Amino acid sequence: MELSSPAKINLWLRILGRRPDGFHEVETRLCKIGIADTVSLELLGTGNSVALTCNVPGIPLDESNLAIKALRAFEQRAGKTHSWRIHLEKRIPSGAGLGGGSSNAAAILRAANELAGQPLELGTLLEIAGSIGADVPCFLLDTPAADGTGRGEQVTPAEFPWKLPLVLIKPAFPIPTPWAYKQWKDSQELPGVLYAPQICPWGEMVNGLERPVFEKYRLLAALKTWLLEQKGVQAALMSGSGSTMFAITRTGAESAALAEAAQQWCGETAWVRATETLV
Ligand SMILES: C[C@](O)(CO)[C@H](O)COP(=O)(O)OP(=O)(O)OC[C@H]1O[C@@H](n2ccc(N)nc2=O)[C@H](O)[C@@H]1O
Ligand SMILES: Nc1ncnc2c1ncn2[C@@H]1O[C@H](COP(=O)(O)OP(=O)(O)OP(=O)(O)O)[C@@H](O)[C@H]1O
Repeated sequence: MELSSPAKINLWLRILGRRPDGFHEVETRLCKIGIADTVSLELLGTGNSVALTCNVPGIPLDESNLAIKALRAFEQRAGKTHSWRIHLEKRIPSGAGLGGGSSNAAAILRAANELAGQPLELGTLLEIAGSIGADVPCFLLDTPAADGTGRGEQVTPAEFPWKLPLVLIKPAFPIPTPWAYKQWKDSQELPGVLYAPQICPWGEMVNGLERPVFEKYRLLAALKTWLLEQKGVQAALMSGSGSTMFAITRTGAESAALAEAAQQWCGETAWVRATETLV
């Protein structure tokens, strides 16, 4: 079975405070976008082996891969083990704040449940997804956008009729999510950088993790400032814990032109794509 595994951006990520369990209480809107991996899952038969292949280097192929974690968690709940083959055709960069690994995990949960004859209902799949990571459950909903609370794993479908032209820019460095959250409490805003919510027809765009991340990665702060000065840009924000910055333009032509200018500004080592939110 082959499934598309889309990336996400966070149109807002408000951090409300640290919880006793060490996670942070958040309010976030996650929107799927037109950049996706392809996840293939094949049921091989009896046994409990998982053969994982991937088209790009640098992605773990052992039990730490979120796709394998999802398969193990599914089988534990469904009460049966099999041998499987997984292939990940990656297009979503890692450490990007785009939820690539989380999206792959959700695709595996969907496919495994299908191939095993749908032993688990959506509520149970959502529970398993939440135990794998805060970003996993949103990809199990069929809506293009979802609102997350709690750790971000309590998701509800969100009305999102906008097909927004986007430019994604990921500099060559990744940012580990745990580090970004750990730095949040004691971090300070940089002078002259916009952190305040950007009021848009689709909501107030803001990301509480910009404060810790920009303190260390000044390039991202400069990139946000530069994006906000470009023609046609309606808003610019970091996605998730970064390192991807995204800008929303008014038209597809503006996002294509901005992608070219951004590649020039950041240099060849940056990953730059023009795409749009899914409707
Ligand atoms: C930054 C976002 O990606 C925005 O969508 C999410 O909040 C994080 O989602 P994720 O990458 O799936 O994160 P998880 O794998 O659940 O957690 C990774 C680590 O980030 C920190 N973490 C994550 C979510 C949260 N609400 N508070 C946290 O403090 C914890 O140290 C956790 O161990
Ligand atoms: N299937 C996978 N695809 C990509 N990375 C994976 C996968 N499984 C495990 N990983 C590891 O998990 C790390 C985080 O995964 P990924 O980068 O896809 O999440 P992310 O883009 O940081 O998402 P977010 O920051 O929004 O939570 C990667 O750096 C990689 O080492």
